[in-house]
Amino acid sequence: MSKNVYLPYAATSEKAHIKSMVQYRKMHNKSLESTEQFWSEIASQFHWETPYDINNFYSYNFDVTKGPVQVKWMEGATTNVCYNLLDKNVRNGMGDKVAFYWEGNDPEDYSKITYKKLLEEVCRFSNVLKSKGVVKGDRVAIYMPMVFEIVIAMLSCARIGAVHSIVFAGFSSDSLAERMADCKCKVLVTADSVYRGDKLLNIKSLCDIAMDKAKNFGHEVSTCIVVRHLPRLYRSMNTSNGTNGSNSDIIDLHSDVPILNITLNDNLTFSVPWTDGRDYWWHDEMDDVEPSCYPVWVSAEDPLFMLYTSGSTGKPKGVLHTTGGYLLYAATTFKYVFDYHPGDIYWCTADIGWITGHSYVVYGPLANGATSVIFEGTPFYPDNGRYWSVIEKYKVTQFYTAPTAIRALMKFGEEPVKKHNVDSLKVLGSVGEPINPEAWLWYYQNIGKERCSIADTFWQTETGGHVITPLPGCTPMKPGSASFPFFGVKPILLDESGKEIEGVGEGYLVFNKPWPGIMRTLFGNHERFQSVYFSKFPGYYCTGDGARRDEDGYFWVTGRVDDMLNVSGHLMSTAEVESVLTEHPDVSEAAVVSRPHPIKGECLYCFVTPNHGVTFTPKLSSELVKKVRESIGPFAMPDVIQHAPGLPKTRSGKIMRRVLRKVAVNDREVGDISTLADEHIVEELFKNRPEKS
Ligand SMILES: CC(=O)SCCNC(=O)CCNC(=O)[C@H](O)C(C)(C)COP(=O)(O)OP(=O)(O)OC[C@H]1O[C@@H](n2cnc3c(N)ncnc32)[C@H](O)[C@@H]1OP(=O)(O)O
Repeated sequence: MSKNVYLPYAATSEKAHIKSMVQYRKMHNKSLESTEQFWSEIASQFHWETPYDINNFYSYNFDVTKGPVQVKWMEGATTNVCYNLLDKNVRNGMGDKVAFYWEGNDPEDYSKITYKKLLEEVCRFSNVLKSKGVVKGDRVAIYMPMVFEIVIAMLSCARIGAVHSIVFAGFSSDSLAERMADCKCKVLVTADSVYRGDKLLNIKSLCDIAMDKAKNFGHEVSTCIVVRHLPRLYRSMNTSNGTNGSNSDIIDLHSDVPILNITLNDNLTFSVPWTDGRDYWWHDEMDDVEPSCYPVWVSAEDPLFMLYTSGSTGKPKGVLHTTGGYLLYAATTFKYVFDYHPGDIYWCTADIGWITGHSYVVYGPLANGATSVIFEGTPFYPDNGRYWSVIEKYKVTQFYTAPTAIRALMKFGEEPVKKHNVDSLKVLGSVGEPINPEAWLWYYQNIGKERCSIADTFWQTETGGHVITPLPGCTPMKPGSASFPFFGVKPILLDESGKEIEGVGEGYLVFNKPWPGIMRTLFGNHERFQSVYFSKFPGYYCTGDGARRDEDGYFWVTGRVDDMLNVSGHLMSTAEVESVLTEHPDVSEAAVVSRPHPIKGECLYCFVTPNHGVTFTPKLSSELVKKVRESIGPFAMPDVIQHAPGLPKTRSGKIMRRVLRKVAVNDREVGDISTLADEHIVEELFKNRPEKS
């Protein structure tokens, strides 16, 4: 074994589910060689209304040349995910156990909900959805902050067989509109507004704009259910900040939009745009319905949810996950990757709007009867020690966050950490991008006190759950390596010609066999599903990421091999940003590349060619930044807009992006540029670099 290896803490290993690499290898081999047996033993721990057939446990085709790509697990069996997460745990005596602690943006706001109460609320909301005409297979869009109601809405969909489509509340109204129109949701569930740090985000206003825009795309949302969140917050009741539109992210509404004023306290009101006959308050609807709702038994291969992810050609892709396989995979990865034991308090900081939040805030933890923390705020409010204070407050044992958050917190040194007792921690997780060794070490030493295992998890919206990850108490860790495959997963590296690379080497990261939680299709577009993921190398699912295998067999994910980039753990495509930039009437062409960023990991560096006769001005630059924020979302804000009198194109018209990446980092070693139509443009671009960038 090479140097720089960190062995798991002995006391953790002793109690871990997987105590050694020998045990891991044995189980991993079984998962690949006796797949049916391995997963059916896990499936038997869940309720199946119609049992699965062990002789027809799973089937698949990954080879486009042999017919349509398909993946099926336990086809013919029926179950209900919500029943397995809630009713089953309540029946097993866990009714009074806390399912979630809720920690608001303001430390004065906190709450908790038991399994029994969660079940009751889910049943009520299932009845509300039914009363609005939602039936099995219908899509329900959810655009919400991190509050209990987002979980309740998701599980209510699962209970009645509806398909939830959550849109991260950091996305713009354009993005929400596009996603709602694509999935043709019947209902949108949202909240009036939410504080993020100091800032008040007027979510309902944004939803109104999005519903209007969706109409332009040909889809009308018939019902919008709104959680009244603001009036229950400490901050709203005790300060004047953010109300009546002051200091808030208020969206300009047309003057004819009806407004509802909510009284917060004696002096303050908050305005919410309201359309009678379409908009309903959550609490009003919940008052009128029964607290019980019989679950709809659905097929193991019926859809559970869809979740949009960026596509490298611009239009987002509605990744579809189904019922049975996803349940098994979310439950099993959660148990082993976080080494979850009863009594633990688990906290994943990711927003539920991302796949991490689906699998590891909601489905995985509840399937294991776990107690978790849901956090509404940011790591920096009211101070930079907020994460550590939450860990101390709830005595968190497993903490799962993103490298970008770690890097942002490293900036403040150890002092904010030292003010809190984080000794309850046993396992640390990392998600969103490969963690850089410097951040890994800081996390390991200052947060984990050299006692905690770090699970540096590699996976994607498409994979449904972790696919390559260390296991706590088991895997000797190498900072920056996701290490070894999870059970049921066999990573393969391919060279450009599609040949499998054995032993040490680097190539395309692909898989030739499904695990239960892999996506099944792209909503409404199986053709695109096949062409995006299965056409480059027939017979393999192509992740779009590259990876290296070292001499000890560890996998190191090296990043995207396509035109995608990862900004603060949010995946986006250069094409979607370029298409927004070129929509500006003064822009003729745009090319976007990623540039390394010390905190965000990567940031957007945009080259823009104005139309003939248009001068590139700071005003144009700020208009473009604003346009990207408004079209995609604030997290996609470009760091640099550079004037490009021309773009470096080959004679066939292809933009040489590697040259642009060099310009972005001011590295003059541009390599061979002899195939460019006009080599002089490269020098022009270096000259035009904005001074401070
Ligand atoms: C496989 C997967 O699922 S990947 C999922 C894993 N990825 C993650 O968990 C993401 C990790 N990143 C983060 O949590 C954040 O970037 C943090 C906490 C580290 C930093 O947060 P911020 O300081 O707000 O910076 P960030 O770059 O994310 O946000 C930029 C803008 O988006 C807005 N934004 C971010 N999150 C949200 C949200 N949940 N709701 C509304 N707006 C949001 C911010 O308010 C900010 O707006 P501003 O420019 O007007 O101030």
